[in-house]
Formats: sequence, C-alpha cells, structure tokens
Amino acid sequence: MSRRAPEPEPQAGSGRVRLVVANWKLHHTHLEAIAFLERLWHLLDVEDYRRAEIAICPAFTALRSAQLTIETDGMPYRLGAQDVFWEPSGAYTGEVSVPMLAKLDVKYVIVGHSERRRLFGETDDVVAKKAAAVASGGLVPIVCVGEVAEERAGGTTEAVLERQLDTVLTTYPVEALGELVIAYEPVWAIGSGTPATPEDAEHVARFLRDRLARRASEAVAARVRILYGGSVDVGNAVAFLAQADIDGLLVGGASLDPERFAQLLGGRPRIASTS
Ligand SMILES: O=C[C@H](O)COP(=O)(O)O
Repeated sequence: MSRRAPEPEPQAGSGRVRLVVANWKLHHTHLEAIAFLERLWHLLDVEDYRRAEIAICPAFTALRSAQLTIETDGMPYRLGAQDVFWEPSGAYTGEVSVPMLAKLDVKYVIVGHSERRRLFGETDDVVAKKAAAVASGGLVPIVCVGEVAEERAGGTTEAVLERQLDTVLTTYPVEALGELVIAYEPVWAIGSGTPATPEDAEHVARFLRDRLARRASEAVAARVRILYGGSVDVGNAVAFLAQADIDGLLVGGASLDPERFAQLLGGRPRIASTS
C-alpha cells in the first residue's frame, strides 16, 4: 500500500518536533519486523504522522529488511539502531560501525542504554565515544541517561545525570549539538511497570536542559530533544508528552506489538490533545 504521509509538525511552544522511539531490544526477527511495519502502517492514520516523528530500532539483523519495507511502501518511519561501535572499520570482531548503519538509512542510534551500561560494562567514556562517532558520521545519537534506585534513594540523581551528560558533552562535535537527543530513563522504571511521574520526569528534563544551557548554550538547550523512557504505555504516554520539556518517548515493551504501539501513538486521548 503506497500513500503519502505528512511531515511531523513542530510543537507550538518549543518549535521542537516530537520523537517517539520504539526500542525492540532483543525481540523480533527480520520477518517479524516486516510484519510489524506493515501492520503499523495499516493501523495509523495519515494524521497521526503530523504529531510525532516515529523511529523504529530493531536488532541489527532486521535493519536491512526494515529499510526495504519502509522504502518500498514509502512509510514515514525513521530507522534506528540500538548500539554501535565508535571505529569506522578494523579488526573488531562482532562490532557494527556508523558508516555501515548509514548505508542502511539509519538515522538514530541509541547509545548508553542502561542495559548496555549494566550488562555490558559500558562506562560514561565509552558512551561518549559512541555518541561522538555517531554525530561525526552524520547520524543522531539518542543518549540515554538515568539513575538507579539506590542513587535515587541516596539523593544523587542530579549528580549522576550531570556526570553522564557532561562526559558526552566533553567530546561531542559542537556543530552537531543542536541535533542531539537525550533520553531520560530512570533505571528503576525500565520494564518495571512503575514509571516516573510525569512531573518528576519533567523536573529532570528541565534540569538536563538547564545543564545544556550552561555547558553549551541557550540556543542548543532550546533545540535538543529530551525523551522520557521507562514503563511508557498507552495509559501514560499523553501525560508525559504534555510536559513542556519532554519532547518524546523511548518505548520498550509497549512498542513490540503493533496494535499497542499504534494506540500509544494515535490512540485516544490522542497525542494532539496535549498541544
Ligand atoms: O528503551 C526503552 C526503555 O528501556 C524502556 O523500556 P520499557 O518501556 O519496557 O520500560
């Protein structure tokens, strides 16, 4: 089915375009990815695409199939990867590089997801290297930051976020700063069914934007998109998107099923009702 979808519109107040990202993690084969995309394309209205840019981040093995499906049907979905290595090529068995992703029309790359940090030992420095490599290669990193439950209980959330963000900013190409996407994902909220409150998430998003203003510039802070992630679902998406400094969502579990994800994107009450 071929039809034309409109470009997503900037939000009235901020001028930033909302971004909703599906992070499939270790789910969906390439065949399942094709079926998902065809179903989502069937479920969403043309008007749904005005409200937000939609990015799908499948496993590496599904990127090529997703690219062809999106291209063949003229779907308005952006393609994202869940990780990347910072070197463009070389003797790095098992790794995937930014130029390889670029050839697949990948626009976004998630870096520093808490699962990469916790399960695969990624440090702030590693995350910073990946983010810089993505931006230098002309792609857009979605840099994940967030505190674990103990840090939250100990009152060190802001210090943790500051450290994670500042490390990235230290080596990030200045000319690409405005395109940067930051995802605030409190680690205790991921997959737990207990999201942050929209007010708490907004407080953190504001904190991150203020930090960007101090470390980069007001202009950069006004352009950078800040997403919330952690147990986002149909029932709470609108409340997060209604916050002034939250420009989108990073969705895990609720992005795996096309019906559920479509409802989150366009379901009632619709995202449009927040602006
Ligand atoms: O990248 C997505 C986040 O880790 C959130 O996952 P979740 O929506 O399953 O809580």
